[in-house]
Amino acid sequence: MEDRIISANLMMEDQAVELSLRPRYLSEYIGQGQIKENLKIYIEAAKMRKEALDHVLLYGPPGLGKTTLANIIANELGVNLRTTSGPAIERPGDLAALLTNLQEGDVLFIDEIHRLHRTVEEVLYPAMEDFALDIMIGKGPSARSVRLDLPPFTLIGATTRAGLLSAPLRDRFGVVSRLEFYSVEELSYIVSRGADILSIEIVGDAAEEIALRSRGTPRIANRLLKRVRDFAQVRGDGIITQEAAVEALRMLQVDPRGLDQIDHKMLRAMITSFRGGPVGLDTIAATIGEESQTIEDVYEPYLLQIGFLQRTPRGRMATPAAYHHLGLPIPDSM
Ligand SMILES: Nc1ncnc2c1ncn2[C@@H]1O[C@H](COP(=O)(O)OP(=O)(O)OP(=O)(O)O)[C@@H](O)[C@H]1O
Repeated sequence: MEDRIISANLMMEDQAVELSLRPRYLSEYIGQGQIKENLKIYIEAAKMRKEALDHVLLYGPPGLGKTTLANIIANELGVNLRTTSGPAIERPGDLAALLTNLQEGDVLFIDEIHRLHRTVEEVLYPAMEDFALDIMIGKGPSARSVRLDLPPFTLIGATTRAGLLSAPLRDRFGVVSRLEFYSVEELSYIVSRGADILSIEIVGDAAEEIALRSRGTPRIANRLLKRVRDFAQVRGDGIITQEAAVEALRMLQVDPRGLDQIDHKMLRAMITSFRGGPVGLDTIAATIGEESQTIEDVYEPYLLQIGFLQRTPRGRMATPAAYHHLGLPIPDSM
């Protein structure tokens, strides 16, 4: 499946821009007010007590700023950040190597933590709970376990779905925070801030126009800003006016609510072929040629959030708001 411009997943084209736009301190991190407020207190308290911050689990759809927040936490604590991901840690020994290289108070960030192998996860339990590593020495009847002390550290885990985590792992996080989609106002601010950093001239209405179509997601807002800039440069004088933004986004086939052709195809198929549903996720996936998992983690959360889709035990349903958006007549039965 070709990359969709409204995908919240990281793309090659995002990487350079994301590095320059990534906020470094809590004060620069826009939105997520409650999480920020809590973290500020926990970080302050940990610093006063000269202890490692409690382990933190961040969950929510991709592109909302989990990695950014992990970086900020390490910065605010004034400690090193080591970054890895669930699938990258293949054997228990890989994790043991990471853990024994940490310095006191450091942050270990594990992205996609729900994808850790079971055997690796088991190494994590005593590490998180007692800052200890249990190592098996020898084989067979003479095998014995030796306990190694680790420096106190903070584990930050990120996942798109907390429900996929095993209960023993989830229970070992002292702080569990769910990241929410951003409001249009917050995204407008993120777009304006990004334009400022990248020296792009943009008028306020244009920033809002981009924000409206960014699916509540900063990563998409930054990507759209960059693409709209290209249009403004080639077609006009480089200044992003509202007209320029609307025209560019029309050409990029991102509609006023941030839906692309594939969202349209999916909703239309649900409405015309399945009378609005309920229809199973796998059927939807087959219809539009996406993986079920990708729809569930990346595309569907936003459609649920804006009330275009509903989840029922028998499958997904298109709502009257979706019919309305596509300009289709709403059946009397709804
Ligand atoms: N609160 C925020 N304020 C300003 N910019 C933000 C904020 N959150 C995220 N961003 C921007 O969005 C980009 C993507 O964020 P980030 O990489 O942290 O997402 P993520 O949730 O970790 O996603 P993934 O797990 O898919 O990597 C960042 O590089 C940054 O530029």
